[in-house]
Amino acid sequence: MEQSLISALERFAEHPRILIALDFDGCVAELTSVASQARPVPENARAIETLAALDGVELAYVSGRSLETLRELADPPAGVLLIGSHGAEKDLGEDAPGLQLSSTEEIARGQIIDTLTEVAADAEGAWVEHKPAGAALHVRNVDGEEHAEHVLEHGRAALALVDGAYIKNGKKVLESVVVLATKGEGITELREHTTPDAVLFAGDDVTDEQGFAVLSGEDIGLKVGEGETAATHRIAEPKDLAGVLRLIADRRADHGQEVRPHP
Ligand SMILES: O=P(O)(O)OC[C@H]1O[C@H](O[C@H]2O[C@H](CO)[C@@H](O)[C@H](O)[C@H]2O)[C@H](O)[C@@H](O)[C@@H]1O
Repeated sequence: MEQSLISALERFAEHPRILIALDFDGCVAELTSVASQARPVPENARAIETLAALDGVELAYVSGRSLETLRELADPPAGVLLIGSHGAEKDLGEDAPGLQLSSTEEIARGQIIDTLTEVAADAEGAWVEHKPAGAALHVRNVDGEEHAEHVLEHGRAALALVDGAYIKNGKKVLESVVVLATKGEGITELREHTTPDAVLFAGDDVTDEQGFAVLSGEDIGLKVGEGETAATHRIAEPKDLAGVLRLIADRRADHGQEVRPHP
Protein backbone atom coordinates (compact mmCIF):
# COMPACT_ATOMS: atom_id res chain seq x y z
CA MET A 1 0.00 0.00 0.00
CA GLU A 2 1.34 3.45 -0.86
CA GLN A 3 2.58 5.57 2.02
CA SER A 4 0.26 8.44 1.06
CA LEU A 5 -2.73 6.09 1.41
CA ILE A 6 -1.45 4.70 4.72
CA SER A 7 -1.07 8.24 6.11
CA ALA A 8 -4.52 9.26 4.88
CA LEU A 9 -6.09 6.15 6.43
CA GLU A 10 -4.34 6.76 9.75
CA ARG A 11 -5.73 10.31 9.89
CA PHE A 12 -9.16 9.07 8.77
CA ALA A 13 -9.28 6.39 11.46
CA GLU A 14 -8.71 8.95 14.21
CA HIS A 15 -11.95 10.82 13.57
CA PRO A 16 -14.54 10.06 16.27
CA ARG A 17 -17.23 9.23 13.70
CA ILE A 18 -16.50 7.81 10.28
CA LEU A 19 -18.59 6.49 7.40
CA ILE A 20 -17.13 3.77 5.18
CA ALA A 21 -19.15 3.38 1.98
CA LEU A 22 -18.30 0.49 -0.34
CA ASP A 23 -19.21 -0.38 -3.87
CA PHE A 24 -19.86 -4.13 -4.28
CA ASP A 25 -18.89 -5.58 -7.70
CA GLY A 26 -15.23 -5.07 -8.57
CA CYS A 27 -14.55 -3.59 -5.12
CA VAL A 28 -15.67 -5.82 -2.24
CA ALA A 29 -16.22 -8.72 -4.70
CA GLU A 30 -14.10 -9.72 -7.69
CA LEU A 31 -15.80 -9.34 -11.07
CA THR A 32 -17.13 -12.67 -12.36
CA SER A 33 -18.68 -13.83 -15.61
CA VAL A 34 -21.76 -15.13 -13.76
CA ALA A 35 -23.16 -12.07 -12.00
CA SER A 36 -25.23 -14.12 -9.52
CA GLN A 37 -22.05 -15.80 -8.28
CA ALA A 38 -20.34 -12.60 -7.11
CA ARG A 39 -19.48 -12.75 -3.39
CA PRO A 40 -17.28 -10.63 -1.12
CA VAL A 41 -13.62 -11.62 -1.14
CA PRO A 42 -13.47 -13.57 2.19
CA GLU A 43 -10.81 -11.25 3.71
CA ASN A 44 -12.98 -8.24 2.82
CA ALA A 45 -16.02 -9.87 4.42
CA ARG A 46 -14.05 -10.50 7.63
CA ALA A 47 -12.75 -6.92 7.74
CA ILE A 48 -16.29 -5.58 7.19
CA GLU A 49 -17.53 -7.75 10.11
CA THR A 50 -14.80 -6.33 12.34
CA LEU A 51 -15.50 -2.72 11.39
CA ALA A 52 -19.26 -3.16 11.76
CA ALA A 53 -18.72 -3.97 15.44
CA LEU A 54 -16.72 -0.81 16.22
CA ASP A 55 -18.15 2.27 17.89
CA GLY A 56 -18.22 5.38 15.77
CA VAL A 57 -18.01 3.45 12.50
CA GLU A 58 -20.93 3.44 10.07
CA LEU A 59 -20.68 1.04 7.15
CA ALA A 60 -22.65 1.19 3.93
CA TYR A 61 -22.83 -0.51 0.57
CA VAL A 62 -23.42 1.88 -2.33
CA SER A 63 -24.14 -0.36 -5.29
CA GLY A 64 -25.72 -0.61 -8.70
CA ARG A 65 -27.29 -3.90 -7.61
CA SER A 66 -30.92 -3.98 -6.55
CA LEU A 67 -31.33 -3.95 -2.76
CA GLU A 68 -32.71 -7.48 -2.86
CA THR A 69 -29.72 -8.85 -4.78
CA LEU A 70 -27.26 -6.83 -2.72
CA ARG A 71 -28.64 -8.30 0.54
CA GLU A 72 -28.39 -11.81 -0.89
CA LEU A 73 -24.91 -11.56 -2.43
CA ALA A 74 -23.11 -9.20 -0.03
CA ASP A 75 -24.77 -10.71 3.07
CA PRO A 76 -23.84 -7.63 5.12
CA PRO A 77 -23.63 -7.67 8.92
CA ALA A 78 -26.60 -6.20 10.81
CA GLY A 79 -26.62 -2.42 10.84
CA VAL A 80 -24.86 -1.93 7.49
CA LEU A 81 -26.76 0.71 5.51
CA LEU A 82 -27.63 -0.04 1.91
CA ILE A 83 -27.94 2.10 -1.20
CA GLY A 84 -28.95 0.07 -4.26
CA SER A 85 -29.78 0.60 -7.93
CA HIS A 86 -27.12 3.33 -8.18
CA GLY A 87 -28.94 5.47 -5.58
CA ALA A 88 -32.56 4.81 -6.55
CA GLU A 89 -33.16 2.31 -3.70
CA LYS A 90 -32.20 2.70 -0.04
CA ASP A 91 -32.33 0.89 3.26
CA LEU A 92 -31.20 3.25 6.00
CA GLY A 93 -32.50 1.03 8.75
CA GLU A 94 -35.82 2.82 9.03
CA ASP A 95 -39.25 1.86 7.81
CA ALA A 96 -39.45 3.61 4.49
CA PRO A 97 -41.43 2.73 1.40
CA GLY A 98 -39.43 0.90 -1.24
CA LEU A 99 -38.93 2.22 -4.74
CA GLN A 100 -42.32 3.13 -6.22
CA LEU A 101 -42.49 3.67 -9.97
CA SER A 102 -45.22 5.81 -11.51
CA SER A 103 -47.32 4.16 -14.21
CA THR A 104 -45.34 6.08 -16.85
CA GLU A 105 -42.09 4.80 -15.36
CA GLU A 106 -43.47 1.22 -15.24
CA ILE A 107 -44.25 1.44 -18.94
CA ALA A 108 -40.78 2.79 -19.72
CA ARG A 109 -39.18 0.03 -17.62
CA GLY A 110 -41.10 -2.59 -19.60
CA GLN A 111 -39.94 -1.02 -22.86
CA ILE A 112 -36.33 -1.00 -21.65
CA ILE A 113 -36.53 -4.71 -20.78
CA ASP A 114 -38.12 -5.58 -24.15
CA THR A 115 -35.62 -3.45 -26.08
CA LEU A 116 -32.54 -4.88 -24.38
CA THR A 117 -33.91 -8.43 -24.58
CA GLU A 118 -34.22 -8.05 -28.34
CA VAL A 119 -30.67 -6.75 -28.60
CA ALA A 120 -29.35 -9.62 -26.45
CA ALA A 121 -31.21 -12.19 -28.54
CA ASP A 122 -29.00 -11.26 -31.51
CA ALA A 123 -25.72 -11.70 -29.64
CA GLU A 124 -24.48 -15.00 -28.28
CA GLY A 125 -23.38 -14.65 -24.65
CA ALA A 126 -25.32 -11.42 -24.03
CA TRP A 127 -28.02 -11.45 -21.36
CA VAL A 128 -30.37 -9.03 -19.64
CA GLU A 129 -30.64 -8.49 -15.89
CA HIS A 130 -34.06 -7.21 -14.82
CA LYS A 131 -33.77 -4.54 -12.13
CA PRO A 132 -36.35 -2.57 -10.09
CA ALA A 133 -35.72 0.68 -11.96
CA GLY A 134 -34.80 -0.74 -15.37
CA ALA A 135 -32.51 -3.39 -16.82
CA ALA A 136 -28.87 -4.12 -17.66
CA LEU A 137 -27.48 -5.58 -20.87
CA HIS A 138 -24.44 -7.73 -20.01
CA VAL A 139 -21.75 -8.54 -22.57
CA ARG A 140 -18.96 -10.04 -20.40
CA ASN A 141 -19.59 -13.44 -22.03
CA VAL A 142 -19.76 -12.14 -25.62
CA ASP A 143 -16.73 -13.30 -27.62
CA GLY A 144 -14.34 -10.55 -28.71
CA GLU A 145 -13.88 -7.03 -27.30
CA GLU A 146 -15.02 -5.39 -30.52
CA HIS A 147 -18.11 -7.53 -30.86
CA ALA A 148 -19.04 -6.88 -27.22
CA GLU A 149 -18.63 -3.11 -27.73
CA HIS A 150 -20.76 -3.34 -30.86
CA VAL A 151 -23.56 -5.04 -28.90
CA LEU A 152 -23.45 -2.25 -26.32
CA GLU A 153 -23.60 0.34 -29.12
CA HIS A 154 -26.61 -1.46 -30.55
CA GLY A 155 -28.23 -1.30 -27.10
CA ARG A 156 -27.56 2.44 -26.76
CA ALA A 157 -29.02 3.15 -30.19
CA ALA A 158 -32.14 1.08 -29.49
CA LEU A 159 -32.67 2.73 -26.09
CA ALA A 160 -32.54 6.18 -27.68
CA LEU A 161 -36.06 5.42 -28.96
CA VAL A 162 -37.46 4.71 -25.48
CA ASP A 163 -39.00 7.74 -23.74
CA GLY A 164 -37.83 8.15 -20.16
CA ALA A 165 -34.89 5.73 -20.45
CA TYR A 166 -31.66 7.03 -18.91
CA ILE A 167 -28.38 5.32 -19.64
CA LYS A 168 -25.57 4.29 -17.30
CA ASN A 169 -22.38 2.76 -18.66
CA GLY A 170 -20.43 0.20 -16.66
CA LYS A 171 -17.89 -2.57 -17.03
CA LYS A 172 -19.12 -4.85 -19.85
CA VAL A 173 -22.62 -3.65 -19.12
CA LEU A 174 -25.12 -1.07 -20.35
CA GLU A 175 -27.78 -0.15 -17.85
CA SER A 176 -30.95 1.76 -18.50
CA VAL A 177 -33.08 3.17 -15.72
CA VAL A 178 -36.29 5.14 -15.42
CA VAL A 179 -35.27 6.82 -12.15
CA LEU A 180 -32.32 9.15 -12.49
CA ALA A 181 -30.32 8.73 -9.29
CA THR A 182 -26.58 8.66 -8.66
CA LYS A 183 -24.16 7.17 -6.19
CA GLY A 184 -23.20 10.76 -5.33
CA GLU A 185 -26.75 11.42 -4.15
CA GLY A 186 -26.66 8.15 -2.23
CA ILE A 187 -23.45 9.10 -0.43
CA THR A 188 -24.78 12.58 0.34
CA GLU A 189 -27.90 11.05 1.88
CA LEU A 190 -25.77 8.62 3.90
CA ARG A 191 -23.67 11.55 5.12
CA GLU A 192 -26.77 13.48 6.22
CA HIS A 193 -28.15 10.37 7.90
CA THR A 194 -24.99 9.38 9.82
CA THR A 195 -23.30 12.82 10.29
CA PRO A 196 -19.73 11.48 10.22
CA ASP A 197 -16.58 13.60 10.58
CA ALA A 198 -15.24 12.03 7.39
CA VAL A 199 -16.27 9.58 4.66
CA LEU A 200 -14.30 6.90 2.80
CA PHE A 201 -15.83 5.70 -0.44
CA ALA A 202 -14.27 2.87 -2.48
CA GLY A 203 -15.35 1.86 -5.97
CA ASP A 204 -14.07 0.62 -9.31
CA ASP A 205 -16.53 1.62 -12.01
CA VAL A 206 -17.71 4.59 -14.09
CA THR A 207 -20.77 5.22 -11.90
CA ASP A 208 -18.54 5.38 -8.82
CA GLU A 209 -17.02 8.58 -10.17
CA GLN A 210 -20.23 10.39 -9.19
CA GLY A 211 -19.57 9.11 -5.69
CA PHE A 212 -15.98 10.39 -5.66
CA ALA A 213 -17.25 13.76 -6.89
CA VAL A 214 -19.16 14.47 -3.64
CA LEU A 215 -16.13 13.83 -1.40
CA SER A 216 -14.07 16.68 0.02
CA GLY A 217 -11.90 17.79 2.93
CA GLU A 218 -10.92 14.88 5.15
CA ASP A 219 -12.81 12.35 3.00
CA ILE A 220 -11.00 9.59 1.12
CA GLY A 221 -11.90 8.43 -2.38
CA LEU A 222 -10.41 5.04 -3.18
CA LYS A 223 -10.38 3.83 -6.77
CA VAL A 224 -10.04 0.07 -7.18
CA GLY A 225 -8.12 -0.84 -10.35
CA GLU A 226 -7.06 1.11 -13.38
CA GLY A 227 -8.66 3.98 -15.26
CA GLU A 228 -9.14 7.72 -14.94
CA THR A 229 -10.59 8.79 -11.67
CA ALA A 230 -11.42 11.70 -9.41
CA ALA A 231 -10.54 9.54 -6.40
CA THR A 232 -7.64 10.69 -4.26
CA HIS A 233 -6.13 7.22 -3.79
CA ARG A 234 -5.97 3.88 -5.55
CA ILE A 235 -5.55 0.17 -4.86
CA ALA A 236 -4.94 -2.43 -7.55
CA GLU A 237 -7.70 -4.97 -6.95
CA PRO A 238 -10.56 -6.02 -4.66
CA LYS A 239 -8.41 -8.24 -2.46
CA ASP A 240 -6.33 -5.17 -1.52
CA LEU A 241 -9.38 -3.62 0.12
CA ALA A 242 -9.02 -5.94 3.14
CA GLY A 243 -5.69 -4.28 4.07
CA VAL A 244 -7.31 -0.84 3.89
CA LEU A 245 -10.23 -1.87 6.11
CA ARG A 246 -8.00 -3.72 8.58
CA LEU A 247 -5.70 -0.72 8.89
CA ILE A 248 -8.66 1.47 9.88
CA ALA A 249 -9.91 -1.14 12.38
CA ASP A 250 -6.45 -1.68 13.91
CA ARG A 251 -5.79 2.04 14.19
CA ARG A 252 -9.08 2.60 16.00
CA ALA A 253 -8.31 -0.30 18.35
CA ASP A 254 -4.88 1.28 19.08
CA HIS A 255 -6.65 4.49 20.01
CA GLY A 256 -8.93 2.73 22.45
CA GLN A 257 -12.20 3.06 20.56
CA GLU A 258 -14.73 0.92 22.31
CA VAL A 259 -16.03 -2.16 20.60
CA ARG A 260 -19.75 -2.65 20.90
CA PRO A 261 -21.33 -6.08 20.70
CA HIS A 262 -23.17 -7.13 17.59
CA PRO A 263 -26.90 -6.37 17.81
O1 LIG B 1 -22.14 -0.71 -8.21
P1 LIG B 1 -21.72 -2.14 -8.18
O2 LIG B 1 -21.97 -2.79 -6.87
O3 LIG B 1 -20.31 -2.31 -8.64
O4 LIG B 1 -22.66 -2.86 -9.25
C1 LIG B 1 -22.49 -2.55 -10.63
C2 LIG B 1 -23.09 -3.63 -11.49
O5 LIG B 1 -22.50 -4.86 -11.04
C3 LIG B 1 -22.92 -6.05 -11.66
O6 LIG B 1 -22.30 -6.15 -12.93
C4 LIG B 1 -20.88 -6.18 -12.84
O7 LIG B 1 -20.46 -7.29 -12.06
C5 LIG B 1 -20.78 -8.60 -12.64
C6 LIG B 1 -20.31 -9.66 -11.64
O8 LIG B 1 -18.96 -9.56 -11.38
C7 LIG B 1 -20.10 -8.71 -14.01
O9 LIG B 1 -20.41 -9.97 -14.59
C8 LIG B 1 -20.53 -7.56 -14.91
O10 LIG B 1 -19.81 -7.60 -16.12
C9 LIG B 1 -20.27 -6.22 -14.22
O11 LIG B 1 -20.76 -5.13 -15.01
C10 LIG B 1 -24.43 -6.17 -11.71
O12 LIG B 1 -24.81 -7.28 -12.48
C11 LIG B 1 -25.11 -4.89 -12.15
O13 LIG B 1 -26.51 -5.00 -11.94
C12 LIG B 1 -24.59 -3.74 -11.29
O14 LIG B 1 -25.21 -2.51 -11.62
